[in-house]
Order: sequence, then C-alpha cells, then structure tokens
Amino acid sequence: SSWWGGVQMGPPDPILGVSEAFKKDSNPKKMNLGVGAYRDDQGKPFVLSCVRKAEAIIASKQLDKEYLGITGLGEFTKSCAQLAFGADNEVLKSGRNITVQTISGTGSLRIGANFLARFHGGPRDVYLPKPSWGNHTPIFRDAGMQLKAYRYYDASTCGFDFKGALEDISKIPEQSVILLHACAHNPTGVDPKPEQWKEISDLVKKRNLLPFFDMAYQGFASGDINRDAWAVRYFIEQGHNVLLSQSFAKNMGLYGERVGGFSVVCSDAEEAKRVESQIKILIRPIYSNPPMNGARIASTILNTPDLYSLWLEEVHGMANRIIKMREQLVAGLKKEGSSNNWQHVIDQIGMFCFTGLKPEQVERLTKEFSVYMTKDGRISMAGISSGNVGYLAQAIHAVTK
Ligand SMILES: Cc1ncc(COP(=O)(O)O)c(CNOCC(=O)O)c1O
Repeated sequence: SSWWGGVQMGPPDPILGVSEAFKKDSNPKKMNLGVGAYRDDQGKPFVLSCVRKAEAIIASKQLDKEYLGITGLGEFTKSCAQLAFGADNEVLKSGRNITVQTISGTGSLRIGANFLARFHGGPRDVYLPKPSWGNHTPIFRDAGMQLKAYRYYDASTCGFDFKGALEDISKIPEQSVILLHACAHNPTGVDPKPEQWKEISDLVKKRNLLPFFDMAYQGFASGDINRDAWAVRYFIEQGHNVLLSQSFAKNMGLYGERVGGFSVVCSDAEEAKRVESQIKILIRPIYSNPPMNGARIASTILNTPDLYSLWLEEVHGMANRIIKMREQLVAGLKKEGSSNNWQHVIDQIGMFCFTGLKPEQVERLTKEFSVYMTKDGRISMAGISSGNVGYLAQAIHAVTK
C-alpha cells in the first residue's frame, strides 16, 4: 500500500477558492472582490515606483549573496521598529525592544505563536476578535496555543461591538494573550476609535493581559503611517510590553517578497537580550535565516530620504483610492435608488468592507452578476475601480432592494 493512503483531501482555502471560480467565469463584467491584494484603477497589480527605484539602487551595488544572520538584515529590523514605534520612542532608546526579520506577517505571527507556546508563563489561550483573519486560528493552533474569542463585530450596525468587547475582555483570565488588529481590521474594516482604544488599554492592563498587535496595514489604512500605528504606540506609552507583527505586503506592495518583522517590547535591555537569544534558537531549526531581497528593498526605501517620502506619497495614494471607491460605491447605490443604510461602507477602513450581505445575496451576486466575494459578505475594496463601481452598485442594489 502507499505511504500516504491515509491522507484525506483537505478543503480549499475559502479566499483562494473565490479566485478559482472567478477565473473560470467568462462574463466580461465579472469582478473579483475576494483576494486581499491591492489593484490600481485599471484593476492591475501595483508595483510602487519607490520599490522599482530601490531595486535599481540595490542592483547597482552588486551586493553578495551571503547568508543573513538568524534575526535578518540589521538595517531592516532597525527601520522596521522605528516605523512602528516612532524613531524617538523610549523603547528604542532604552534598548528594551527586540525586532527580528520574519517571512512577512504570517511568518511573524507564527514565530510569535511558537515563542508564546515555549515561554509564556500564563494560560495557553489566545483571544481573537470575532471575526478575525482566517489564518490567525491555524497559526496559533498549530503552534500549540488554544484559541478563544472576544466579541468585536456588531452585525446589526456593521460596526464595532464596543460594549460586547469590553464585557468579554473583562472576563478574560489574567495573563491570557489578546490579539488586537492595530488598524484596518480584517475581515470587517471596523476599527475602534481612539477613545475606545483608551478604554480597551485600561481594561487590558486591569486584567493583566498580554497584548499581541497584528499590524499588517500601517499606512495603508488611513494613508498616514503615524495615525495607523497610534494604538500600538498608545499601548506602549501606557506601559504595556506588547508583542507586534508587521507586514510590508500591502503598504509597500511587497506581497511575494515576504517582508515582515516580529517585535517583543521587554522590561529592560537585559531581558531583551535574553528574549532575542531564545527567538534565534527558535528560528534556527525552522528556516535558519530569512531571505535578503525583500528586506533590502524595504530597508532601502525606509533609509533613503527621497524614497521614503515617495513611499509615503504612494501608500497615501493607495489608501486614498480605496477611500474614494467606498464613497463612489455608496453614491452609486443611492443613485440606483437604494433605501438601505450604507454608511458602514464609508465608515469602515482599509482593504476590506464587511457589506452585511447575507450568504444568499452573495450567492445571487455571483450567479446573476459574476461578482465574486467570500461567503461572509467581505469585499476587497481594491477589486473596485471607477470602471466597475457603477456595475457593482447596480448588482448590490438588485440583490438588496
Ligand atoms: C490581519 C492580517 N495579518 C497578517 C497578514 C499576513 O500577510 P502576509 O503574510 O502576506 O504578510 C494579513 C494578510 N491578509 O491577506 C489578505 C486576505 O486576507 O485576503 C492580514 O490581513
């Protein structure tokens, strides 16, 4: 018999499955609102010009291909931390933070999960917002942590269930890990307001919980890198020694280059050294050391003043296009005569919009209009352009009137 006769066929990834079906559809008006990757107004993948310029600078240097250290490219990890915390943050000046380069955001979350499983003295429970990014659950589960949830999304308002979140967080056992989306919550696009973040910070401190921030969209949400990192910086200012995952997939368009960072804010520099030493021991037998190309691109952009300001413009431009599509979609729905309240489409932020569409309405959009999205009614705003926003408004009105 074969070695793998017992291996079952696994279910397709819900997000990637949407793209498969989309590809097979011959309708010229078809729209793919499933995949979470930015597209320009012509519906094409977008390589930032600061990335192209950085690549040219790197190529001209004729650099070698030697191994990076286990923690990655030093100039990258330094600038990655500065981007998240702010260059003048005391955690950087006091040396009580460590940041390692990771295989993008997913790799960062997984290294964090493995570190928690090996060293966290508290409960094995990681509390995710309900709903959260689909991959959060298997990442922590496969690392040996248990998954629990706190209320987050209010389906009746398509907004933040602040009251429910506080009630649930106030019951989380002390020293548990709480995962927080720093900005542009995936899949809902619903973020707490600053004053709500302040109450969450107070409660997390009162419950003595360990905050693990996932910041996969810094700059891509509001268009402002400081505004999008506000919650992370506020928590640190309030004395929380946070864990932080960063990704440069969306805000620098480095998807396939797999560029990310994992940070641990410690009590002091001595503790940071001990933590870093154990993270190196943890990484070594997984992939030994990370790939250099993407980190060189990101580091060149972050450390070359002209490229950095060009990047700020380009990431602001991406965020702006998405915000404009939100406004145009709602305007289109009003023009179609929709009497529903679509304010949440404008109030939500980042790559995704939780439309509130029911599964049967999603089904009709696909069958009757060739508009593809995940069953939960999440649409990737990046799939919308000035060329198809009118068609989408017609389709959504047709299935919701
Ligand atoms: C919240 C969050 N964390 C982390 C990540 C990690 O991304 P990466 O590993 O590419 O850096 C992502 C990327 N999501 O992918 C788009 C989608 O849901 O369709 C993310 O949304």
